This record gives sequence, structure tokens and C-alpha cells, in this order.
Amino acid sequence: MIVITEFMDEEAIRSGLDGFEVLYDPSLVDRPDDLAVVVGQADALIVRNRTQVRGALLDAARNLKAVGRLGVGLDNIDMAACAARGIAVYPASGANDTSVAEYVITTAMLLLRGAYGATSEVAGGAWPRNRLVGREIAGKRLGLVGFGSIARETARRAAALGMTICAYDPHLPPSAEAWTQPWGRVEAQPLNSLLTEADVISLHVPLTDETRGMVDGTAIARMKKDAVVINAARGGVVDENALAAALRAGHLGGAALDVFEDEPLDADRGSIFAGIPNLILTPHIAGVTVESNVRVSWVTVDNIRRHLTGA
Ligand SMILES: O=C(O)[C@H](O)COP(=O)(O)O
Repeated sequence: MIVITEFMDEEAIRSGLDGFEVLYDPSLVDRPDDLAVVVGQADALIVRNRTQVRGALLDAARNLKAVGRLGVGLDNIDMAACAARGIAVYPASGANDTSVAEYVITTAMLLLRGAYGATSEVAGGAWPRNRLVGREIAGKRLGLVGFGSIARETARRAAALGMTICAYDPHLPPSAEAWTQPWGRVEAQPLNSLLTEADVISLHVPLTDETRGMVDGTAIARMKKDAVVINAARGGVVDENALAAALRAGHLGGAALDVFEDEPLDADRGSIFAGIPNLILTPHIAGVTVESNVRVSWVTVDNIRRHLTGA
């Protein structure tokens, strides 16, 4: 049986998993006791980022052979435990790159320009022109922290808009071909100087022991006073308290956060962001669009079908 614990494209299930016994119940992620029971019969499990594939769940998953991940972040999956049990894990690599890249470009332009939040004022007869004189994205420096496939898609769009691009990626040697993209060259830069020089800083790293807390108060203090910070990667990479404090102190030009240390963000925790004007908060949706949902779903059902049939 294939157990699917979070939402996905239903046509991909119908057509792509035709012939398999499938339990598709997107509410299972919020019913861990029921999940622990059904997972005992699962040959494969399909999850998004909320299902924690570790500990008791893996212990109960006696027949599990493969996990399909409807996204790319693997921090909700105990990869070592899966490897030890011979369970294959399939991320949907590349399938949501476009959605995240568009999110980054959009929030960068919104925050640099700062002109789009005045609808009710203007409809009410106000004319706040001077206050809404913002900045262009053209000519600005984009600093990408991590230069994997989402960052590369972001860079391509940013270059087309006239930005200069630099990136920090300690896992990519200076000789790597990726630094030379078909549209131009990306400057490899050490993290500290990237943080100091970039106008827009966008994070594209997984959450690991190496990246947890990477953008802390010290890192934020290095940034330009009007820099824009975008995190559509993982919450634990940024110190949320330090970021909120910097925004309140006027030490940043703005920020967009799609991911949080604890998700969902509850009202109590969210209060650290209350009233900050140049801040965009979204509920971990940067990678999820109508189109990417179809793509990640098909990549995942293809991976799982191939794994279970050997074809
Ligand atoms: O890791 C990812 O790809 C994104 O966080 C989106 O994850 P999800 O859509 O599977 O939750």
C-alpha cells in the first residue's frame, strides 16, 4: 500500500499510481496515532514538509521501502535512519524551483519599491507620493546564500532584471561549471563579504547543523542598512528575534519570511513581528503553486512507481 499523508495533485495519484492500493488522506499528518497504525501496512509513504518521518513512525513502518517527498527539503526525514533501514528517499528535485525563484524576485521587488501598500490610502483621497518613492531592482547586487538549483533559477531571473549576482556556497568548488551560467558569470564570494555588500540577500540552503542559526545577529549587523533579506529556505537558518529587532531598529530595508523556526507560526510567537511595516510573512508557500504542485506530484509518483515496480 502507498500512504499519502499530505495534499498533492489528485490526478497524479489517479493516473500515476493506477493499479496500486493507495490511502490518500491529507489529514493524516495531523493524526499521528492513526498514521502510526496505517503506516504499518505501507510499502511507500508520500509526504510534504510537515510529516515527521523519524522515530516512532519509522519503527511502526515495518514494510516501508520508499519515501516520496513532494518537495526538496529533507529536514523532516531522518535520512540516517532511513538509510540504516534500507528505505529509499526521493525528493522532487527541481520541480518547485520556478515557484520559489518567482517568490524571491517578487518579494525583492515589492520590498525595494515599497509602493504597493497604499491602496486604501489612495482610494481614500490621500496622495503619499514622497513617502512611496522606492528603489529599482536594476543595478542592485543579489547575494545568494547557497547556489543550488533554486538559487540558479533565481539568479537567472535577477540577471535578466539587471542585477549583479554573487553567491556563497562552500560545497561548490571555485572550478565548478555552475559559476558560469548560460546567461553570465556568478561571482563566488565568502559569506561575510556577501552579507556586507549585497542589496538583496536570499537564502537557499537546507537546514543542517552547519546552517542552523547561520544568519544570526552578528550576520545581520554586517548587512547594509537598507538591505532586503528573503528566507524561503528553512526557518532555523535565520535568528527570527535578531531579524525582527533589526527591522524595528531600522537596520534593514525589509524582509520576507516564508519559513519559520516553528511551523505553523502561532500568534504568540508571531507577535515578535507585529507592526513591522517592511516585512512580508507567508505560510511556507514559496514553493507551492498550482503548477509546481502538479510537477512535484508527478515527479514523486513516478519515483515511487519505479521504485516499487523496479521498472
Ligand atoms: O522543501 C520544499 O521543497 C519546500 O519547503 C516545499 O515543501 P512542501 O511543499 O513539500 O511542503
